[in-house]
Amino acid sequence: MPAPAGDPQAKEHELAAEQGHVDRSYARLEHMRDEAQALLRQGYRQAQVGTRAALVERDVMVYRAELWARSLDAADDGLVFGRLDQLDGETRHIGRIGIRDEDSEVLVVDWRAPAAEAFYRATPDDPRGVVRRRVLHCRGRSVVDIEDDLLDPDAAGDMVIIGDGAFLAALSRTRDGSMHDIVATIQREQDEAIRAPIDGSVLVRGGPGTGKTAVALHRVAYLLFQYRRRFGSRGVLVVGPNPRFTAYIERVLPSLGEGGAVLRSLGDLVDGVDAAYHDDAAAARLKGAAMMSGLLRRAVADVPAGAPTEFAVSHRGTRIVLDHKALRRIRREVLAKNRGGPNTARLQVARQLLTELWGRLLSRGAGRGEKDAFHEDVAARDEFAAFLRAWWPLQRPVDVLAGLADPERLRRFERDLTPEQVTVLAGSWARTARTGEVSFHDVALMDELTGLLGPLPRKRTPAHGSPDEDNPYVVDGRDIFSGETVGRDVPDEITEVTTYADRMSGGRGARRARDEDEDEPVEYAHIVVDEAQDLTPMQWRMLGRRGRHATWTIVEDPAQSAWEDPSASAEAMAGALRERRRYEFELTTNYRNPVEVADVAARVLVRAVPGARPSRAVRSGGEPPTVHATAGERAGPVVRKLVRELLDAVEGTIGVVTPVGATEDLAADLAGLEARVQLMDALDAKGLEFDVAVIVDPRGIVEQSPNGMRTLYVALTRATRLLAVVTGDPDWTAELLGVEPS
Ligand SMILES: Nc1ncnc2c1ncn2[C@@H]1O[C@H](COP(=O)(O)OP(=O)(O)OP(=O)(O)O)[C@@H](O)[C@H]1O
Repeated sequence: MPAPAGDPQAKEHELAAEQGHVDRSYARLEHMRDEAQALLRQGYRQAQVGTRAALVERDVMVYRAELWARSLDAADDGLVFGRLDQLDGETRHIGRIGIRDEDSEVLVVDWRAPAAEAFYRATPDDPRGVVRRRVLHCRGRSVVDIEDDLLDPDAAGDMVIIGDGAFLAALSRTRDGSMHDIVATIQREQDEAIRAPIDGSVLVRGGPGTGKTAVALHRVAYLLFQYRRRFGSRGVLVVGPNPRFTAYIERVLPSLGEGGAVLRSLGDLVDGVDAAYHDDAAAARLKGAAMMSGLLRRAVADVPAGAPTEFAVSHRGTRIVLDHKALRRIRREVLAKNRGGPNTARLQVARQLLTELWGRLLSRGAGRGEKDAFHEDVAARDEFAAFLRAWWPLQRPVDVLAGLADPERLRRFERDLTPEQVTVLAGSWARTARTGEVSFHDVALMDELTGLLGPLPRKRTPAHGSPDEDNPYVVDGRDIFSGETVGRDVPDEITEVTTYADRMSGGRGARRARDEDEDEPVEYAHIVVDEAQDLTPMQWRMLGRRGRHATWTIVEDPAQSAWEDPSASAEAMAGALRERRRYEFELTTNYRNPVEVADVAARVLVRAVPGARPSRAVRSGGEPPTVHATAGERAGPVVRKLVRELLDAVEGTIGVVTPVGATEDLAADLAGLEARVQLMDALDAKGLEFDVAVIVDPRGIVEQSPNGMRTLYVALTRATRLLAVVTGDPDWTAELLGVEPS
């Protein structure tokens, strides 16, 4: 029979034994650290040899040593967190990294290794040879508590069982505004998704708080551990909905010893493009739609806004005119032959124009036999240069968007747009034309346009006496007529190395060799998409360009989607993922919300998505949600008073969530309160969690868009402890939530 739980002496004894093992493991960790530092020093010494090969070798060595040193540092916190006692009498300790003693005996098994799998998968129904599973709670390097699960009572003999076998202690931790790793308490259904095969894409679905984000991040750590050669060098990209979310999750991978993955939000995925503002729902819907790719393609192929419609030259008294029809034809012909986009076609354009002019001269009976002289003469004229610049300007993506502020052009490029839609889009891009600012949803369009337009000529250092960079005849450093190089490239010198390590610390991770084209999007070996239900078709296309050979991990909750037409996004997702095999997983347990909060959210869920099934909440001990009426007042003072009371009553974070666009109304009311109070709108609350969530104006959230009920559902599912609602419409709120005003 197992020894009874709660025997203090037995517990002391077990704690002491575990402490002994943990101490030995830390001693070995220190030893490994010394080794990593020695390797680093050796790597740097390599540089003194001075040859290119030695520098490259040093680069690789330093990179590896740094990676190793960092993962050892990350492992320091909670190095050992578990133990398995097996049927065969063997014991195994599980921890953040693998550790061996001086005789190469295993002290700690890395949590990602196959030998650790049973720690996450064993259950009383399927004990997998495990008799007792133990979770160690450490503070610093001291073991402070133990929680045991008895999985195979028949085999337990006189084994001591400590604690309630619960992992809920981990859940009741106070929130500090960042996500934490869950290595010690990953649950079986989560583990199955984390360790899913790599020969395809993994799709994880589940309700709020079921651990989708946690699973996605732990999968990254797992992949980088098991398949470092495949994923380590070519990079892993993790994409989240907004910068706030990215900041929230950015601690998890480093805490797992993985600093190499790149974390980006959808708004800053494209280098050099920063979204300055959010579109309203109508503009967002249009800019995200798949039809936008055709519209942009046609815009790029068309005459740029404001371009001249004819070109005339005189040659020895004969005037030749290319009218708009001829110019259109020339444009079509150049584009039909061109592969790299209009920005790469200036040379052909100039040649084609000159050929056309010469042909017309001939047909007028003039200019026989002087073709080269004619070309040189015309090409040297300022009017020709000015025409070329105006009619075939080198365009940046933002120039094309600004050109779409013209409703007439918009209608031409997409005939299916309604007059209202034209007004919405033209109005939005008028802002771009005026200020140069682009929106969150413009980012995917800018990325699409970069591919369509082709690269702008690279900046070159002008050689002495060469024409300046603005010279339209100098394209890509070459005179388009003579073919001569007129600038000089940045010399191909040996650059100071540690590029791998630099790239790693700069968070870029992915491959882009020096010689590769910098206008091409960086490609990744694995892409993780969180909150994937919110991606538009255009955003999927943007990601698809970064993962043409990638495998994917996609996590989503369709019930939290902000879009009305999920089928278009599903189609775009299929396009990005290509024909790869898919492994699908469903997570069913809600680890975030106490039952009381989950019940209220479930009432909204059935309205938002009829027939949807809520996940099972496992946390108890929450308090019933409260509803606070504003009674005709502005919400601000009511929210401030409530938040001040909450600050006194609860530890941890307080998230105040408003309808989109309404945060400014409350900013002044919440000014000066502690930093653990965070104010955001319902869209920015995606993926985050707080000890207390204060939802302001639920009706406003619902009425803001056709999918407002889902947005409210998202907002209501952020709390790990307490939910409070501030409303100007208490009857409506009470009826919806089933909670009477306080
Ligand atoms: N196995 C686990 N052990 C301990 N905590 C867990 C476990 N799984 C999830 N959690 C915790 O539950 C909370 C919710 O997890 P997470 O944010 O990953 O959920 P989600 O499914 O992504 O939610 P949402 O859809 O709202 O973004 C987090 O605090 C996470 O640490």
